[in-house]
Amino acid sequence: MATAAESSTPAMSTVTAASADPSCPPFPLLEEEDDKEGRHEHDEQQQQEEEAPHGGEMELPTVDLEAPGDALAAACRRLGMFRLANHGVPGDLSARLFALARDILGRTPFQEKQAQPGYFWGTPALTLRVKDVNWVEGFHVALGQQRPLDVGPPFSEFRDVVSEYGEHMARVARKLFDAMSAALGLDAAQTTSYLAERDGTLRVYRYPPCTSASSSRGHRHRHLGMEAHTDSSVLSIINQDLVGGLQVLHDGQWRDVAPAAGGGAGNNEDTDLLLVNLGDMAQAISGDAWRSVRHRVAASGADAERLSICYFGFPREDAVLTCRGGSSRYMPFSYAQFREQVQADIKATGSKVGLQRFLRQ
Ligand SMILES: O=C(O)CCC(=O)C(=O)O
Ligand SMILES: [Fe+2]
Repeated sequence: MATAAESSTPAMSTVTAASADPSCPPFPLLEEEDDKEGRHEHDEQQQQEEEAPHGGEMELPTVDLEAPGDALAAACRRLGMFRLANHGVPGDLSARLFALARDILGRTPFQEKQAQPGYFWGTPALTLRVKDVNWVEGFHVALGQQRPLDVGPPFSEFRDVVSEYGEHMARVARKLFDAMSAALGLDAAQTTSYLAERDGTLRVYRYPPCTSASSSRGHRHRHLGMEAHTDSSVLSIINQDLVGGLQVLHDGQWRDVAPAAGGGAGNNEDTDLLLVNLGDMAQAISGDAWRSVRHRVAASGADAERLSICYFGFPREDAVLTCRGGSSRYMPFSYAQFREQVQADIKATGSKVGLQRFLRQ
Protein backbone atom coordinates (compact mmCIF):
# COMPACT_ATOMS: atom_id res chain seq x y z
CA MET A 1 0.00 0.00 0.00
CA ALA A 2 0.97 3.59 -0.26
CA THR A 3 2.79 5.77 2.16
CA ALA A 4 1.31 8.95 0.73
CA ALA A 5 -1.81 10.09 -1.00
CA GLU A 6 -1.72 10.05 -4.74
CA SER A 7 -3.47 11.41 -7.74
CA SER A 8 -7.13 10.64 -7.69
CA THR A 9 -7.49 10.73 -11.43
CA PRO A 10 -5.96 7.90 -13.44
CA ALA A 11 -4.94 9.17 -16.85
CA MET A 12 -6.34 6.34 -18.87
CA SER A 13 -9.30 5.82 -21.10
CA THR A 14 -12.00 8.36 -21.64
CA VAL A 15 -14.43 5.46 -22.08
CA THR A 16 -16.02 4.89 -18.74
CA ALA A 17 -18.33 2.31 -17.27
CA ALA A 18 -21.90 3.35 -17.90
CA SER A 19 -23.37 3.65 -14.46
CA ALA A 20 -26.71 4.87 -13.31
CA ASP A 21 -25.16 5.41 -9.92
CA PRO A 22 -24.02 9.03 -9.54
CA SER A 23 -21.66 8.04 -6.71
CA CYS A 24 -19.65 5.75 -9.00
CA PRO A 25 -16.25 7.08 -10.12
CA PRO A 26 -15.74 7.07 -13.92
CA PHE A 27 -13.85 3.77 -14.07
CA PRO A 28 -12.56 2.97 -17.57
CA LEU A 29 -14.03 -0.12 -19.15
CA LEU A 30 -11.53 -2.93 -19.40
CA GLU A 31 -12.59 -4.13 -22.82
CA GLU A 32 -11.70 -0.75 -24.28
CA GLU A 33 -8.40 -0.70 -22.43
CA ASP A 34 -7.49 -4.11 -23.84
CA ASP A 35 -7.28 -2.66 -27.31
CA LYS A 36 -4.54 -0.30 -26.26
CA GLU A 37 -1.02 -0.95 -27.37
CA GLY A 38 1.22 -2.27 -24.62
CA ARG A 39 -1.70 -3.50 -22.62
CA HIS A 40 -0.48 -7.10 -22.70
CA GLU A 41 3.08 -6.36 -21.71
CA HIS A 42 2.95 -7.90 -18.29
CA ASP A 43 6.11 -9.10 -16.70
CA GLU A 44 6.57 -12.78 -16.06
CA GLN A 45 5.74 -12.75 -12.38
CA GLN A 46 2.59 -10.75 -12.94
CA GLN A 47 1.47 -13.07 -15.68
CA GLN A 48 2.13 -16.17 -13.62
CA GLU A 49 0.27 -14.65 -10.74
CA GLU A 50 -2.71 -13.64 -12.79
CA GLU A 51 -2.96 -17.16 -14.12
CA ALA A 52 -2.49 -18.88 -10.76
CA PRO A 53 -5.39 -21.22 -10.08
CA HIS A 54 -8.02 -20.50 -7.50
CA GLY A 55 -7.65 -22.86 -4.56
CA GLY A 56 -10.77 -22.20 -2.47
CA GLU A 57 -10.91 -20.87 1.04
CA MET A 58 -7.84 -20.40 3.24
CA GLU A 59 -8.06 -21.45 6.88
CA LEU A 60 -6.39 -18.81 9.03
CA PRO A 61 -5.09 -19.19 12.58
CA THR A 62 -6.44 -16.91 15.32
CA VAL A 63 -4.09 -15.06 17.66
CA ASP A 64 -5.34 -13.73 21.00
CA LEU A 65 -3.92 -10.24 21.55
CA GLU A 66 -4.10 -10.72 25.32
CA ALA A 67 -2.24 -14.05 25.15
CA PRO A 68 -0.42 -14.36 21.82
CA GLY A 69 1.85 -17.22 22.95
CA ASP A 70 3.51 -19.39 20.34
CA ALA A 71 0.56 -18.99 17.99
CA LEU A 72 1.81 -15.56 16.93
CA ALA A 73 5.25 -16.58 15.66
CA ALA A 74 3.78 -19.72 14.08
CA ALA A 75 1.24 -17.64 12.14
CA CYS A 76 3.92 -15.14 11.07
CA ARG A 77 6.12 -17.97 9.78
CA ARG A 78 3.45 -19.95 8.01
CA LEU A 79 1.54 -17.37 6.00
CA GLY A 80 2.04 -13.93 7.52
CA MET A 81 -1.70 -13.49 7.95
CA PHE A 82 -3.93 -14.28 10.91
CA ARG A 83 -7.11 -13.29 12.68
CA LEU A 84 -6.84 -11.24 15.84
CA ALA A 85 -9.13 -11.78 18.82
CA ASN A 86 -9.42 -9.77 22.03
CA HIS A 87 -8.28 -6.56 20.36
CA GLY A 88 -10.56 -4.33 22.41
CA VAL A 89 -11.82 -2.19 19.52
CA PRO A 90 -15.41 -1.40 20.50
CA GLY A 91 -17.85 -3.10 18.16
CA ASP A 92 -20.07 -0.04 18.03
CA LEU A 93 -17.14 2.17 16.94
CA SER A 94 -16.40 -0.15 14.01
CA ALA A 95 -20.09 -0.30 13.15
CA ARG A 96 -20.35 3.52 13.14
CA LEU A 97 -17.31 3.84 10.93
CA PHE A 98 -18.65 1.30 8.45
CA ALA A 99 -22.06 2.99 8.38
CA LEU A 100 -20.51 6.42 7.75
CA ALA A 101 -18.15 5.04 5.11
CA ARG A 102 -21.05 3.34 3.37
CA ASP A 103 -23.01 6.58 3.38
CA ILE A 104 -20.20 8.85 2.31
CA LEU A 105 -18.52 6.65 -0.26
CA GLY A 106 -21.56 4.77 -1.50
CA ARG A 107 -24.27 7.44 -1.49
CA THR A 108 -22.53 10.76 -2.13
CA PRO A 109 -22.24 12.01 -5.72
CA PHE A 110 -18.78 11.41 -7.14
CA GLN A 111 -18.08 15.13 -7.72
CA GLU A 112 -18.72 15.89 -4.07
CA LYS A 113 -16.46 13.08 -2.85
CA GLN A 114 -13.73 14.12 -5.23
CA ALA A 115 -13.66 17.58 -3.69
CA GLN A 116 -12.73 16.11 -0.28
CA PRO A 117 -9.06 15.94 0.78
CA GLY A 118 -7.72 12.39 0.95
CA TYR A 119 -10.24 10.98 -1.53
CA PHE A 120 -8.86 8.73 -4.29
CA TRP A 121 -10.18 6.25 -6.81
CA GLY A 122 -8.71 3.76 -9.25
CA THR A 123 -5.06 3.93 -8.19
CA PRO A 124 -5.14 3.10 -4.53
CA ALA A 125 -1.46 2.99 -3.67
CA LEU A 126 1.88 4.27 -4.76
CA THR A 127 3.29 0.84 -4.08
CA LEU A 128 1.05 -0.83 -6.64
CA ARG A 129 1.47 -0.95 -10.36
CA VAL A 130 -0.24 1.98 -11.91
CA LYS A 131 -0.91 0.44 -15.31
CA ASP A 132 -4.29 -0.95 -14.37
CA VAL A 133 -7.17 0.82 -12.79
CA ASN A 134 -8.38 -0.91 -9.67
CA TRP A 135 -12.09 -1.00 -8.98
CA VAL A 136 -11.80 0.80 -5.66
CA GLU A 137 -12.21 4.21 -4.11
CA GLY A 138 -11.61 5.55 -0.64
CA PHE A 139 -10.05 7.97 1.78
CA HIS A 140 -6.38 8.07 2.68
CA VAL A 141 -5.71 9.29 6.22
CA ALA A 142 -2.18 10.00 7.51
CA LEU A 143 -2.79 9.52 11.23
CA GLY A 144 0.32 11.33 12.48
CA GLN A 145 -0.69 14.66 10.99
CA GLN A 146 -2.36 17.33 13.01
CA ARG A 147 -5.57 17.17 11.05
CA PRO A 148 -5.44 13.61 9.77
CA LEU A 149 -8.61 13.88 7.71
CA ASP A 150 -9.24 17.42 6.66
CA VAL A 151 -12.86 17.08 5.61
CA GLY A 152 -15.42 19.67 6.53
CA PRO A 153 -19.16 19.38 7.12
CA PRO A 154 -21.17 17.30 6.26
CA PHE A 155 -18.36 14.80 6.75
CA SER A 156 -17.03 15.98 10.11
CA GLU A 157 -18.60 13.09 12.02
CA PHE A 158 -16.66 10.75 9.73
CA ARG A 159 -13.47 12.65 10.57
CA ASP A 160 -14.06 12.29 14.33
CA VAL A 161 -14.87 8.58 14.15
CA VAL A 162 -11.84 7.96 11.92
CA SER A 163 -9.61 9.63 14.48
CA GLU A 164 -11.05 7.62 17.38
CA TYR A 165 -10.65 4.42 15.38
CA GLY A 166 -7.07 5.44 14.50
CA GLU A 167 -6.23 5.71 18.21
CA HIS A 168 -7.40 2.14 18.70
CA MET A 169 -5.36 0.95 15.73
CA ALA A 170 -2.21 2.56 17.16
CA ARG A 171 -2.86 0.85 20.50
CA VAL A 172 -3.50 -2.56 18.93
CA ALA A 173 -0.49 -2.26 16.60
CA ARG A 174 1.85 -1.37 19.48
CA LYS A 175 0.66 -4.23 21.65
CA LEU A 176 0.93 -6.69 18.81
CA PHE A 177 4.35 -5.45 17.73
CA ASP A 178 5.71 -5.70 21.28
CA ALA A 179 4.79 -9.39 21.18
CA MET A 180 6.27 -9.81 17.70
CA SER A 181 9.43 -8.07 18.79
CA ALA A 182 9.78 -10.35 21.83
CA ALA A 183 9.30 -13.38 19.57
CA LEU A 184 12.09 -12.11 17.29
CA GLY A 185 14.38 -11.21 20.19
CA LEU A 186 14.69 -7.53 19.18
CA ASP A 187 16.23 -5.06 21.61
CA ALA A 188 14.43 -2.12 23.22
CA ALA A 189 15.61 0.45 20.64
CA GLN A 190 14.47 -1.76 17.75
CA THR A 191 11.15 -2.43 19.46
CA THR A 192 10.53 1.30 19.64
CA SER A 193 11.83 2.39 16.25
CA TYR A 194 10.59 -0.43 14.03
CA LEU A 195 7.01 0.66 14.54
CA ALA A 196 5.90 4.30 14.64
CA GLU A 197 2.35 3.30 15.45
CA ARG A 198 0.95 6.81 15.75
CA ASP A 199 2.24 7.76 12.30
CA GLY A 200 0.39 4.96 10.60
CA THR A 201 -1.98 5.29 7.68
CA LEU A 202 -5.65 4.51 7.64
CA ARG A 203 -7.47 3.74 4.42
CA VAL A 204 -11.20 3.53 4.21
CA TYR A 205 -11.98 1.56 1.06
CA ARG A 206 -15.11 0.95 -0.94
CA TYR A 207 -15.02 -1.62 -3.74
CA PRO A 208 -18.07 -0.46 -5.71
CA PRO A 209 -20.27 -2.77 -7.77
CA CYS A 210 -18.18 -3.64 -10.82
CA THR A 211 -20.19 -3.57 -14.01
CA SER A 212 -17.62 -5.47 -16.02
CA ALA A 213 -16.49 -7.99 -13.41
CA SER A 214 -18.85 -10.76 -14.40
CA SER A 215 -18.89 -10.07 -18.14
CA SER A 216 -15.15 -10.53 -18.19
CA ARG A 217 -15.00 -13.54 -15.88
CA GLY A 218 -12.46 -15.99 -17.20
CA HIS A 219 -10.86 -13.17 -19.13
CA ARG A 220 -7.17 -13.16 -18.35
CA HIS A 221 -7.12 -9.45 -17.59
CA ARG A 222 -10.32 -9.07 -15.69
CA HIS A 223 -10.77 -6.15 -13.36
CA LEU A 224 -9.55 -6.43 -9.81
CA GLY A 225 -10.61 -4.46 -6.77
CA MET A 226 -6.92 -4.25 -5.90
CA GLU A 227 -4.14 -5.94 -7.80
CA ALA A 228 -1.63 -8.35 -6.27
CA HIS A 229 0.95 -6.80 -3.98
CA THR A 230 2.77 -7.05 -0.69
CA ASP A 231 2.35 -4.26 1.84
CA SER A 232 5.38 -2.10 2.61
CA SER A 233 4.30 -1.89 6.25
CA VAL A 234 5.54 -3.71 9.32
CA LEU A 235 2.01 -4.86 9.94
CA SER A 236 -1.40 -4.11 8.48
CA ILE A 237 -4.72 -4.48 10.27
CA ILE A 238 -7.80 -5.09 8.14
CA ASN A 239 -11.38 -4.67 9.29
CA GLN A 240 -13.79 -5.80 6.61
CA ASP A 241 -17.50 -6.24 6.15
CA LEU A 242 -19.10 -9.57 5.35
CA VAL A 243 -18.94 -9.37 1.54
CA GLY A 244 -15.53 -11.01 0.94
CA GLY A 245 -13.09 -10.60 -1.93
CA LEU A 246 -9.68 -10.61 -0.24
CA GLN A 247 -7.37 -13.36 -1.54
CA VAL A 248 -3.87 -14.52 -0.59
CA LEU A 249 -1.32 -16.28 -2.75
CA HIS A 250 -0.39 -19.54 -1.06
CA ASP A 251 1.56 -22.41 -2.63
CA GLY A 252 0.90 -21.00 -6.10
CA GLN A 253 -2.85 -20.68 -5.65
CA TRP A 254 -5.15 -17.75 -4.94
CA ARG A 255 -7.08 -18.58 -1.80
CA ASP A 256 -10.11 -16.71 -0.45
CA VAL A 257 -9.91 -15.11 2.96
CA ALA A 258 -13.44 -15.49 4.26
CA PRO A 259 -14.80 -12.59 6.29
CA ALA A 260 -14.74 -13.63 9.95
CA ALA A 261 -17.99 -14.75 11.53
CA GLY A 262 -19.35 -11.73 13.31
CA GLY A 263 -16.33 -9.73 12.18
CA GLY A 264 -15.86 -6.48 10.37
CA ALA A 265 -18.91 -4.38 10.71
CA GLY A 266 -20.34 -6.68 13.36
CA ASN A 267 -21.48 -5.39 16.70
CA ASN A 268 -20.50 -8.31 18.83
CA GLU A 269 -17.24 -7.61 20.58
CA ASP A 270 -16.91 -11.19 21.77
CA THR A 271 -16.75 -12.69 18.33
CA ASP A 272 -15.35 -9.74 16.44
CA LEU A 273 -12.06 -10.61 14.76
CA LEU A 274 -9.70 -8.31 12.95
CA LEU A 275 -7.36 -9.55 10.25
CA VAL A 276 -3.62 -8.91 10.40
CA ASN A 277 -1.08 -9.30 7.64
CA LEU A 278 2.64 -8.73 7.81
CA GLY A 279 4.34 -6.37 5.41
CA ASP A 280 7.79 -6.20 3.83
CA MET A 281 9.37 -4.60 6.90
CA ALA A 282 8.38 -7.56 9.09
CA GLN A 283 9.92 -9.90 6.54
CA ALA A 284 13.14 -7.84 6.59
CA ILE A 285 13.52 -7.66 10.37
CA SER A 286 12.86 -11.38 10.71
CA GLY A 287 15.56 -12.22 8.16
CA ASP A 288 12.90 -13.80 5.91
CA ALA A 289 11.68 -16.14 8.66
CA TRP A 290 8.32 -14.36 8.52
CA ARG A 291 6.27 -13.69 5.43
CA SER A 292 5.06 -10.53 3.76
CA VAL A 293 2.17 -12.26 2.08
CA ARG A 294 1.08 -11.41 -1.47
CA HIS A 295 -2.58 -10.59 -1.59
CA ARG A 296 -5.20 -8.96 -3.80
CA VAL A 297 -8.89 -8.09 -3.76
CA ALA A 298 -11.35 -9.40 -6.34
CA ALA A 299 -13.63 -6.75 -7.81
CA SER A 300 -17.10 -6.66 -6.33
CA GLY A 301 -19.89 -8.24 -8.35
CA ALA A 302 -22.40 -6.12 -10.25
CA ASP A 303 -24.79 -6.04 -7.27
CA ALA A 304 -22.33 -5.93 -4.40
CA GLU A 305 -20.09 -3.41 -2.71
CA ARG A 306 -17.36 -4.27 -0.24
CA LEU A 307 -16.04 -1.99 2.48
CA SER A 308 -12.81 -2.41 4.38
CA ILE A 309 -10.89 -0.24 6.80
CA CYS A 310 -7.17 -0.85 6.76
CA TYR A 311 -4.47 0.41 9.08
CA PHE A 312 -0.79 0.30 8.05
CA GLY A 313 1.99 0.63 10.62
CA PHE A 314 5.48 1.62 9.41
CA PRO A 315 8.91 1.95 11.02
CA ARG A 316 10.28 5.35 11.90
CA GLU A 317 11.72 7.02 8.82
CA ASP A 318 15.33 6.79 10.01
CA ALA A 319 15.12 3.30 11.54
CA VAL A 320 17.78 1.08 10.00
CA LEU A 321 16.26 -2.34 9.53
CA THR A 322 18.42 -5.29 10.40
CA CYS A 323 17.62 -8.72 11.71
CA ARG A 324 18.93 -10.47 14.79
CA GLY A 325 22.18 -12.31 14.21
CA GLY A 326 22.87 -10.12 11.18
CA SER A 327 22.51 -13.04 8.75
CA SER A 328 20.02 -11.23 6.58
CA ARG A 329 19.98 -11.52 2.79
CA TYR A 330 19.35 -7.77 2.74
CA MET A 331 21.72 -4.87 3.13
CA PRO A 332 20.85 -2.68 6.10
CA PHE A 333 18.48 0.06 4.89
CA SER A 334 16.34 2.71 6.48
CA TYR A 335 12.63 2.74 5.98
CA ALA A 336 12.95 6.14 4.24
CA GLN A 337 15.35 4.56 1.72
CA PHE A 338 12.97 1.69 1.12
CA ARG A 339 10.03 3.99 0.53
CA GLU A 340 11.97 6.22 -1.83
CA GLN A 341 13.19 3.20 -3.81
CA VAL A 342 9.65 1.86 -4.15
CA GLN A 343 8.42 5.21 -5.40
CA ALA A 344 11.33 5.53 -7.85
CA ASP A 345 10.64 2.03 -9.23
CA ILE A 346 6.96 2.75 -9.63
CA LYS A 347 7.75 5.96 -11.45
CA ALA A 348 10.26 4.31 -13.76
CA THR A 349 8.54 1.01 -14.50
CA GLY A 350 5.04 1.17 -13.07
CA SER A 351 5.86 -1.66 -10.64
CA LYS A 352 7.04 -2.02 -7.08
CA VAL A 353 10.17 -4.17 -6.80
CA GLY A 354 10.34 -4.11 -3.01
CA LEU A 355 12.79 -6.09 -0.87
CA GLN A 356 14.56 -7.62 -3.89
CA ARG A 357 16.11 -4.24 -4.46
CA PHE A 358 18.00 -4.51 -1.17
CA LEU A 359 19.48 -7.98 -1.61
CA ARG A 360 23.19 -8.20 -0.81
CA GLN A 361 25.28 -8.58 -3.95
O1 LIG B 1 -9.31 -4.10 1.29
C1 LIG B 1 -8.61 -4.99 1.76
O2 LIG B 1 -9.10 -5.92 2.41
C2 LIG B 1 -7.12 -5.04 1.53
C3 LIG B 1 -6.51 -3.79 0.99
C4 LIG B 1 -5.03 -3.92 0.81
O3 LIG B 1 -4.50 -4.98 0.62
C5 LIG B 1 -4.15 -2.72 0.88
O4 LIG B 1 -4.64 -1.60 0.92
O5 LIG B 1 -2.92 -2.88 0.90
FE1 LIG C 1 -2.42 -4.83 0.99
